[in-house]
Amino acid sequence: MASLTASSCLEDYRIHGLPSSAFYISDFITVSEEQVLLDKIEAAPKPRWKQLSKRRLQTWPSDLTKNALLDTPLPKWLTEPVITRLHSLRLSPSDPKSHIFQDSPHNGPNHVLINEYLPGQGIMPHKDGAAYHPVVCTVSLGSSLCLEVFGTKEDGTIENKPKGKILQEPRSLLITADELYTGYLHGISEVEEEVDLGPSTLSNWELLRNTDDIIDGRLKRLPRTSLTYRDVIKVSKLGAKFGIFGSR
Ligand SMILES: O=C(O)CCC(=O)C(=O)O
Ligand SMILES: [Fe+2]
Repeated sequence: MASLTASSCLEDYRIHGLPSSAFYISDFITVSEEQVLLDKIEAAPKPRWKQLSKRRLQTWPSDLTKNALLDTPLPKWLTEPVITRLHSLRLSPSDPKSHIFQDSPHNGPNHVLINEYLPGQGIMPHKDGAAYHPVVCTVSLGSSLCLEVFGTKEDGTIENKPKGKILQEPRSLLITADELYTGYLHGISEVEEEVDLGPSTLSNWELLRNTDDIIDGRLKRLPRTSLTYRDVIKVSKLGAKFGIFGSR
């Protein structure tokens, strides 16, 4: 059981066998909600896209400046239904008010990165850093791909072999938090096809919606878009601090 029900709590979706904490919900949004999000992303004005060599991205409501966010609300299409649903997802079965952002400075995400990966594109292993509260909620659209988690060696370099591999299906939610956020790196390899997928290699195998399309451990990639929701710790009111109205 990996879809969302009224009585479910986050603990039902924990990915075991990874450093704490990771949760995976395969059916977090519906097919029509996925389509609305894809349409909104597509309809964004061209300059919204930043083209990188290995992917393109949109940043909402805006880029960070010196690790701070200008105090601007997210558009409604990014808050509904995702943030409302994140807030309704209880952390503990006994506390109906508990939720994954309960200890974050703004009690919810205020920033969304939208990344689009074509087959063969990815993102190098990295940490998301100290600008954000250590909770990331990733909603996936379009197609499946794997996020790999890496530890570091004694000398500070990245381990060659991933600690774990999470397959993110379209319409799924992946939450990474705590030590997994602060102490480990994550990345997406630049491949056209996922290989070696199975119960022993995928940390979230038991939580997947559908494994029928995985043939001989292989799954071809199609274009995949992700929305990563985070709470930027430092928020600045518009004004002199950034000199956007000219220096005085
Ligand atoms: O697309 C993803 O699932 C991961 C994106 C990511 O790691 C990031 O934007 O920092
Ligand atoms: Fe990241």
